[in-house]
Amino acid sequence: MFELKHVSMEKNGKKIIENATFKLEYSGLVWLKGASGSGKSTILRIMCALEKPSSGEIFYKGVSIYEFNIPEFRSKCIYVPQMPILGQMNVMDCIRLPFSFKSNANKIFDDKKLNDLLEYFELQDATEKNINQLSGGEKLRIAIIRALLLDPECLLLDEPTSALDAKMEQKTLQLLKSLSEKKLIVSSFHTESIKEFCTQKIEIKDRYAIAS
Ligand SMILES: Nc1ncnc2c1ncn2[C@@H]1O[C@H](COP(=O)(O)OP(=O)(O)OP(=O)(O)O)[C@@H](O)[C@H]1O
Repeated sequence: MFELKHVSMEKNGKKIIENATFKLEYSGLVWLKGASGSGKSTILRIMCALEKPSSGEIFYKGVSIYEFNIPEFRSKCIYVPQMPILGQMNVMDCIRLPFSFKSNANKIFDDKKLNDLLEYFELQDATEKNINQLSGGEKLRIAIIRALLLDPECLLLDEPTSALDAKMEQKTLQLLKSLSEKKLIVSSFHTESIKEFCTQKIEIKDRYAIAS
């Protein structure tokens, strides 16, 4: 589904990623591994066209991602950052907001799926609240729920379990594993528990991405 060819990234004269070249299938849970500051978020942001690499090419289903209409591309391929900025609105309005975007016009809001996900992530009470009344971990889970409701072809997640307790971490890994049977999920994780769930690993070491 994704192919990165000779992707390099330099910021303010500092080389961050060098010559990243790898292919990802149409489904699976890909563990983007690397030490803090190794360039995991940079790779994810490049893959969803939030950042343009200094050189190299990125293909999605064989087409350069820069040939897509960007909002439409980001509707197929959703990125959830580590600390999502969700604004200062009611939680339900926040969850429904992207369904009003033109690029998501073909997406139907599934109330049953929302209730199931809220229950799974133990957030049933959150819908009455304002975003600014949620903890970091709760905000992250709301952002993940919102992305899952949009049912993208590909999900790019930046440390989705970083703010979660051990029980919720396991539940999240299990859910991602099961969803990855039908869609591609590329995600950075610090927890080693991901080993038993992931189908592929891309490790960033000394600026180089090694696929295994
Ligand atoms: N504007 C910038 N100028 C120079 N270096 C930058 C700039 N932005 C980011 N970097 C550097 O790029 C490197 C990669 O950052 P990135 O956020 O992608 O790493 P990460 O692996 O996601 O880290 P973490 O696990 O801590 O979130 C870091 O060393 C960071 O200091």
